[in-house]
Amino acid sequence: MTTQTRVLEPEHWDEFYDRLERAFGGPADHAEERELWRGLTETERSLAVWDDRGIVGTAGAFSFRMTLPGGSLLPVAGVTMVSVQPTHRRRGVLTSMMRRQLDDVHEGPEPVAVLTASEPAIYGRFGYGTATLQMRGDIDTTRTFVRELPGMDAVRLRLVTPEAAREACEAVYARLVPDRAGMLARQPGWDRQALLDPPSGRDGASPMTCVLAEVDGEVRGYARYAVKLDWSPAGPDNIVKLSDIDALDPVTYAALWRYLTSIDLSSRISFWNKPVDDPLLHLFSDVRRCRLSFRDSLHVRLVDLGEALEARTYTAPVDVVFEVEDAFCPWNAGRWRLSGDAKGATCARTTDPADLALSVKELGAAYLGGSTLRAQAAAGLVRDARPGALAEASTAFAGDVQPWLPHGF
Ligand SMILES: CC(=O)SCCNC(=O)CCNC(=O)[C@H](O)C(C)(C)COP(=O)(O)OP(=O)(O)OC[C@H]1O[C@@H](n2cnc3c(N)ncnc32)[C@H](O)[C@@H]1OP(=O)(O)O
Repeated sequence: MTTQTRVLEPEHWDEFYDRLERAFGGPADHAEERELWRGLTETERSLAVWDDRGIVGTAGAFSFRMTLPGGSLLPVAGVTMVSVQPTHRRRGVLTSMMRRQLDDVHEGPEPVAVLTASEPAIYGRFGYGTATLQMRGDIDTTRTFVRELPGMDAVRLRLVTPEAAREACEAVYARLVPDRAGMLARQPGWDRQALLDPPSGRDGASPMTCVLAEVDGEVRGYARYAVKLDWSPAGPDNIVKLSDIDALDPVTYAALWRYLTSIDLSSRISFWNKPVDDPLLHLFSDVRRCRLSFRDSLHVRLVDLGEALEARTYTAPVDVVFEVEDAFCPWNAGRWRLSGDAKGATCARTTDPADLALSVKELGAAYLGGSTLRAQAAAGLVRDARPGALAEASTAFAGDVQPWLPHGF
């Protein structure tokens, strides 16, 4: 099979997207969703693999800025729209696209690539490590209740359409971005993604609505949700399907949850993406009734290792030499000395003996402060050559706020 990989020409976007949809299976996107992705696609960063009959492979990248431990924003490549036609699988098309894409990112200004995976087993071979988890829940609101906090009754709630509330919600979101590693600053057009609500995606639920939470006239939080009717012979058991909930302070957050748990005729709240250390773990009277589960979310690839490790800060002083394996991006392989603390860091090549041996995948997993080096060592993935080095590095990389990716891409 002869194929050719080219940067996507804008006039081929429809074929590119049709092929992507076919590779994923299922029905075609609603027109509203398709137009959103058309507008967000950065064609000059998208790759199409062609054979003599058309496009057989797709891959794209978004130019994101992501919060790092310490609060700075790093330009990162958000890898997306990866697919290979069912007729062309397992012949190395994905590998060739990953090769070209990581070479392009290496030549550009972004030291890190990130993605969410359809299947987490795909990307480790290319050096991506699982850096964040997402928490899902299905709360039985007849059996668990939100704790009362002083001041909750002063929070005023107002129902508005998501469109009318867009700017106010975006202002809240923007203030939260620096507080948690893994959050993405909004790039132009991305505010529309949160409002996507095509009828075909509702699974029988109502259109999405938004509740704004105000204190002294200032919007301090919001939740976007839909309600799915479920009338059993015993009565109503509607489900509140929560898309987003964000607040600038604990009292507003608690007031929003109290509201959601008390919507008439409903007995469940389902949500699919909150941080694993979300305050809701402490807000509900019986967390077991929240029926929580966890899943991998953001996968991180350090493309330019030294630059990436210098871009973040470290919880505690660290001075260690890593022996890094990186078969797919060999420019990262070898020994690196990382010296840093809460103010900043340097990371440079060294000939000093190694303290810790690991692959770039483990460093990617630990990069945002979620998955610890110690836990990965316990799985045999990080090897300690100097006593104490593992504890030192693991403590320095970890944070007291768990990283989180707020939305898919
Ligand atoms: C960021 C995103 O967009 S995630 C979305 C990814 N896309 C999808 O899931 C859509 C459906 N799937 C597909 O389009 C394709 O099967 C892909 C893209 C996952 C794989 O494409 P292929 O061209 O078949 O992959 P390729 O032949 O380059 O395989 C490279 C290696 O990955 C392995 N691999 C490929 N797909 C998978 C998988 N789903 N799970 C585990 N391993 C996989 C191959 O076995 C091969 O392993 P090897 O190097 O040890 O031989």
